[in-house]
Amino acid sequence: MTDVVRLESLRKIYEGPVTALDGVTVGFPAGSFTAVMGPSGSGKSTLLQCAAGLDRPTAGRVFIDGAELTAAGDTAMTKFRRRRVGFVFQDYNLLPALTVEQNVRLPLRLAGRRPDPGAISGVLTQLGLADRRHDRPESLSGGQRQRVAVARALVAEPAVIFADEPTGALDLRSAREVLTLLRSVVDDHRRTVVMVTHDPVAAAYADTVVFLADGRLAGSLRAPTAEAVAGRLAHLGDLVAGPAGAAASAGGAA
Ligand SMILES: Nc1ncnc2c1ncn2[C@@H]1O[C@H](COP(=O)(O)OP(=O)(O)OP(=O)(O)O)[C@@H](O)[C@H]1O
Repeated sequence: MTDVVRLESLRKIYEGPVTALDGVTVGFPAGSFTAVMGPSGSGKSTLLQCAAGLDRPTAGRVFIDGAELTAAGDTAMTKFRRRRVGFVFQDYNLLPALTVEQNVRLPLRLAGRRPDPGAISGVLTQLGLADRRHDRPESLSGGQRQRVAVARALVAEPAVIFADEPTGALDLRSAREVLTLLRSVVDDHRRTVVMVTHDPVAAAYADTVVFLADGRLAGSLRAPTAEAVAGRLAHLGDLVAGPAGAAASAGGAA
């Protein structure tokens, strides 16, 4: 299977210095749902930020849809991101002054694309938001706000959607709804989703879990169950010591 996102020998060193990513090589196959897990400080958010072009790695390369994101200058990187990448954040990142529909339309406007009203209506209807389209985010529940964020990520038809703790601020029921929605983004909309999460139950919605420890890959788990994920997390310290941490593919084929 083709990798939509490919990270090669990714390193990120922050001032301090702090080595947040220490040579990560991993691919995320087209049409897959991958969860990225690991202890606090293991580099999950850094990986997502570098993979998405929100931050630059210190060394290594990022490819999205076969194009090297890391080779682009800042302006080209922003353009690239707007065309090819969708985001869902823990705190929704919706603009409070805009309606639901205007929020969903925003990525297309920023990318200079003429929004297709039919496509926007279609996504809003599919996500159960049609009757809220003229409301502002403040009048919505957390689960509904996250659905708006997923609609916004989908509407530009990105190559990949990155989600950083998308259920972190939600109650159990809303979290389940949002995870089911991300699952259907992959199964029904044929998109690729990469999600950082702390929650083994959330990770069990993914096809594969990739584990990070101390900025290195510490193995992966296919067809994860919450119990298996929790078990692996508990033993991450042992796993990272071996050469297995050097490279992996979320699809199993490096
Ligand atoms: N802007 C920054 N400047 C300096 N150090 C940073 C910066 N951002 C992250 N770090 C450090 O890099 C390491 C990895 O951080 P990162 O946020 O990627 O981990 P994480 O696995 O997402 O953690 P958490 O689960 O707590 O969100 C940590 O040691 C963190 O303190």
